[in-house]
Amino acid sequence: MIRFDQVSKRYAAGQEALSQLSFHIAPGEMVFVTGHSGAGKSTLLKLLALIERPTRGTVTLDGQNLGTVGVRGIPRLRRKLGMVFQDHRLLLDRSVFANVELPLVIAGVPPEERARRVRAALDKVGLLAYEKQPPALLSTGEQQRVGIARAIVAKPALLIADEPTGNLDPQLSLEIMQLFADFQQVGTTVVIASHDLMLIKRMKKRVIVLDHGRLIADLAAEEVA
Ligand SMILES: Nc1ncnc2c1ncn2[C@@H]1O[C@H](COP(=O)(O)OP(=O)(O)OP(=O)(O)O)[C@@H](O)[C@H]1O
Repeated sequence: MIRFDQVSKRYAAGQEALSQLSFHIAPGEMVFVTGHSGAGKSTLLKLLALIERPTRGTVTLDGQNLGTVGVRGIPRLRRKLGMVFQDHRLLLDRSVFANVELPLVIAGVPPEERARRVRAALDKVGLLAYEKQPPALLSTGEQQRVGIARAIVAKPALLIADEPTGNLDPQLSLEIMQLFADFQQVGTTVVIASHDLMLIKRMKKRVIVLDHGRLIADLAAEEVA
């Protein structure tokens, strides 16, 4: 599903954020990417979403070398993946429904089909009753669930999340991670950047550890104690 082959990334104004990174993630895996602040976790996810490009090396997603995807190919590539952010990036003046619907509007899905899929996504995150509310009236955990519903509404093969529990207390964080695990259960590949080691240990999934842009450990789920 995902292959990094000798990938390095140097930002214009800075040192190397990723150095010669190589790993493979199979379809349907759930993987945590962890490491200190500035280790390169966000950069790794940004390369997958083509928000950034590598300086060297090759990133392959679903059999496609991302280096061959031009600007015009980016929207089609992004339809393969759902993204969840720490600050959820919801439109606060629109309803929960409208926020979740947005990727389908962009993809040109007809209104009836959109309504069906939005309600299915809200149901999966337990927020069906909130569809008419503006996100501002929801708790932080609920807002994060809206962000997850928006990420999965178009049924992406890959779900990537950057510190999705950064603002949540331990119990809510666990619930959100459980939700990601549920999506893995139905076949979605899930990659989550997180610095929360306690939480990562509880989830017992594969863990990739970065240190100053280098991969220093790659633990299989069974090795996570
Ligand atoms: N747009 C940018 N321009 C220049 N340098 C950047 C940029 N984005 C990230 N960096 C640098 O690249 C390195 C890796 O950053 P990155 O955000 O990927 O790390 P991270 O592990 O996600 O950190 P955090 O946990 O703090 O979010 C850091 O040294 C950071 O300062």
